[in-house]
Amino acid sequence: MSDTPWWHTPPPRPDTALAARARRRLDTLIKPPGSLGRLEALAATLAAQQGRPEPQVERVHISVFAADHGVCAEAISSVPQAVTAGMVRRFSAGDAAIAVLARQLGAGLEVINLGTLEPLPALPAVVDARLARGTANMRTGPAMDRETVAAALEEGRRAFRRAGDCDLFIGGEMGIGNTTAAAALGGALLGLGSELAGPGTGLDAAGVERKRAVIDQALHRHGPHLASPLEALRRVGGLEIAGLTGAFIAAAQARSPVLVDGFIATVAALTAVRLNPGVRDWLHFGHHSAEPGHTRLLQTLAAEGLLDLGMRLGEGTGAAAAVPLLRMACALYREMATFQEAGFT
Ligand SMILES: O=C(O)c1ccc[n+]([C@@H]2O[C@H](COP(=O)([O-])O)[C@@H](O)[C@H]2O)c1
Ligand SMILES: Cc1cc2nc[nH]c2cc1C
Repeated sequence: MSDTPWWHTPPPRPDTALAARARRRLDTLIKPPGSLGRLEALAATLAAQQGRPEPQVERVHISVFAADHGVCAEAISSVPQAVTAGMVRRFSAGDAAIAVLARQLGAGLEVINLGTLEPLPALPAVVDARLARGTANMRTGPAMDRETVAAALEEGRRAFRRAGDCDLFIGGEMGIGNTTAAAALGGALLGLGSELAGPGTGLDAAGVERKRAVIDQALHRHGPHLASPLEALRRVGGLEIAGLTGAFIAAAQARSPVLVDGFIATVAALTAVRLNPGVRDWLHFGHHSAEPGHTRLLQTLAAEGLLDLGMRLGEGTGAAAAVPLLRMACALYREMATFQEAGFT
């Protein structure tokens, strides 16, 4: 048995020969070369990732990871912590934003409760995987112990496996206080201080200053330990961020394209890439969130969000909103005529 944890196993590379073939075909279709812009690259990348000459994004699965944050004791969010569990109930009831979008897309939706403060009763489409009553307060100690962060990564892998044989995996999150955890973790991974902090759900300027001070204190407290991405995730991250990280790595290892959502999901994606660099080849980014720190994260990952709609909800909604673009890219690729078929000379 190997001692190397599963999350370090490199994913396969996308099939570059299929991407080259797709790019050649795109140039034969009845349009000036390159005129469908990024939709062309999307189709070619999806073909390479799916290992299919004809890419498709019919079967979409959305896993929403939910958990609470001990750092809420520092008054770093504009909304009460009880909203996390309240939203898990709404995801299950089917009237939260991501549930509406999932229905529009015909996508599967599962919620993984990794650690709401209070337990919830059994609910449809919710997996009870509570590992703790939220994280501990990162300002005064590590957010998680070693067993818990490993278990949260594993719950992410299990969630991806339950998604089954989908064409595209989306990971969403729900956790009051998690823009503080994400800004701290992103800051640790980028060797920054609290620069990634922003208003989150709706802090005013004084609130953002308070949030920055808490993040700076946490980063200072955990100091050199943060050089390891796993330790950074454990000390200043969150249960749902670790779940997303595990799911993204497992998806890449299983050759599944991933559509990343906003600020928090992108920090999880960056954590996944730092733990396992080959994961980057499997990621698409659905949108550019209005949370200001998202810009820096996307730049670091050499990524561009497909949409820029001023969204900042989380839950996976920014990724879900971009699915129709991926579907259109695939349909154009599959269904457009070539110059030859159209009889153009
Ligand atoms: O995805 C984003 O870009 C995003 C930006 C700001 C806030 N959120 C959501 O808002 C919640 C966290 O906000 P906060 O202010 O409590 O840290 C959490 O449930 C996230 O899903 C999400
Ligand atoms: C109502 C509400 C829904 C959310 N979904 C994700 N973060 C959220 C924050 C609030 C406050």
